[in-house]
Amino acid sequence: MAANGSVRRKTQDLPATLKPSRSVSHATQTPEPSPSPIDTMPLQLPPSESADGVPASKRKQSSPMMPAFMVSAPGKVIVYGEHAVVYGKPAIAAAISLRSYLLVSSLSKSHRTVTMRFPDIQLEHTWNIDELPWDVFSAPGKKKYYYDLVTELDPDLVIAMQPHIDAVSPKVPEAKRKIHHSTACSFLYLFLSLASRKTAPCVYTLRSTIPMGAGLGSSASISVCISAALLLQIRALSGPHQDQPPQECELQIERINRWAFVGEMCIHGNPSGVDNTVSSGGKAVLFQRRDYNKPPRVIPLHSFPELPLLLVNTRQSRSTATEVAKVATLKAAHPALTENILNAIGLVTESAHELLTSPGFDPTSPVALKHLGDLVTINHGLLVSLGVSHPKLERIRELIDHTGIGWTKLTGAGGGGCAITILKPQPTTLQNGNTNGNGVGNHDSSSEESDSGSEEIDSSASILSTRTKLKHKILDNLEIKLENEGFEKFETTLAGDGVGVLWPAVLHNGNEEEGGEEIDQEKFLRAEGTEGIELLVGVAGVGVRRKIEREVREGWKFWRSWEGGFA
Ligand SMILES: Nc1ncnc2c1ncn2[C@@H]1O[C@H](COP(=O)(O)OP(=O)(O)O)[C@@H](O)[C@H]1O
Ligand SMILES: C[C@@](O)(CCOP(=O)(O)O)CC(=O)O
Repeated sequence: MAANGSVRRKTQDLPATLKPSRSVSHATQTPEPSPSPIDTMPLQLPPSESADGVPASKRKQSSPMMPAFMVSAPGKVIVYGEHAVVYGKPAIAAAISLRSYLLVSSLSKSHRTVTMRFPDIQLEHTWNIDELPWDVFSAPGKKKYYYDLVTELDPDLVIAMQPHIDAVSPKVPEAKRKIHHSTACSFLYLFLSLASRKTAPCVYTLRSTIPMGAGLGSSASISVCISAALLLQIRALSGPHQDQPPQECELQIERINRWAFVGEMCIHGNPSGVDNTVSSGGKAVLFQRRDYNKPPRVIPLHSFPELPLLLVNTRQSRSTATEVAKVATLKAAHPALTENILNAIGLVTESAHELLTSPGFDPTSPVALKHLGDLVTINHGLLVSLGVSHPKLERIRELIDHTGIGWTKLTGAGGGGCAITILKPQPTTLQNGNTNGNGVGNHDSSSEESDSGSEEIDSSASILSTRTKLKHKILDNLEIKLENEGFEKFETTLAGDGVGVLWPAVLHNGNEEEGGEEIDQEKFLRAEGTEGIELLVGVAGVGVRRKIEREVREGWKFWRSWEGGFA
């Protein structure tokens, strides 16, 4: 390793798992890892590496199994249809660009340990691989393979795993221990199901930019990361690669998704499956569950536009169960009325779906965007009628409405959690959030222009750039106001990529010949906040001051079924 921390080596070949040639068959055995070029490639862990508790200086030097690699998966928002979806109406959920990142670092063969390092929740635990209950997990009738569909947790396997979960964070307070145990359960159930006792010793380090417990699918995103990482390690995935046909790509995503659902069951008990589906595949889906005894209808919405999205977290904790119960109580008291509101929400989703799937749909058309935006506003009003908003959500909506920058609604269960705003191409109010005292933003002629979508015919570059600057100024002012009131603002993108891989975990900053910068555990752990993590893992804005405009992820590869399979 060079003194500056960068590794001087040529780009490594993708491992067998990422190469197009290998086709994965539905064999009856989970294949044991076979030697590949990367297995013999020496990759020294940084001297500071000490997750297994052995001082680096005392450790026997031997070659680790494979270079460190990263996987990443997004969070999600419900764009239309929450609550009504509980009553059999359709909902639309989309991926967001806030993501979890999992770094997988192999240890040398002399180690017999597997370590979870999940600093976001102050969780770190190391198991001895040889002490884990492999016999129970691989017993006849119990063994599950990477291609299996697992729809419930096996109680015998859960019991066998329990002592190893109980050993996690025994001394931390009860509430925190519960969180540690559900995360550990998700990891260990997948590890024991997919890996084997011959698995290479590894450290799994996870950082997430998704706020936890705010309805943004943070748990699904970590389950997708764990599932993808393990499937890659056991060579049960091919791709993403350039020539991958869409069907093969879909198969890979489905394989990851199925096991992520198992991880979700460990955390949530009875998850709907929408969060892991969106997190695995990315973009957006229409989701409907008419009969709870049957699998839900999930239709990918490949035409959903990648829109800039403002996401504001009330930081007000809420319980999905409580909010769902509120609607049930309302429905019992006012059956016809509530049914009509739920039907109206269903119509909102259907209207969006119709537009998104209409033959001439143009995602860049301001008219189409206004249609989608109006539906956001209507949807929020209906959710308010159901009683699932919260004064903090209303305050956020009020602050944002005053600026005229977009269409806002609560997302998810409500009662706290987050609000989302689909941004207009240009703000309709040019007062930087000033209002006329009636709670209505001041409008001028340009606001009318923008509302009708006529900025398209405004070809003056200088005017456009003035407007863009203005938009940034409005967003900056808004950020200050939101922060002053204790809210947390994220600028993100709607309907982006699903699960992705950075193999090896090395960034080249555009220069393939000059080696690259290795993302090691210490750097990953030291990265500060969302910005620090994104900077480290190669997320960058393209030629604009605010990254909200467009993002690139250098070196990352994604399974994209909507674009012929690869990106
Ligand atoms: N960054 C993270 N690190 C470790 N565990 C996480 C992380 N993010 C989420 N989790 C797990 O997921 C749970 C959050 O799930 P939940 O409350 O349903 O929120 P969400 O709606 O964001 O999925 C946490 O209790 C924890 O078990
Ligand atoms: C209110 C509801 O429609 C969505 C809840 O979403 P979340 O828990 O906030 O991600 C409930 C559900 O669909 O199970």
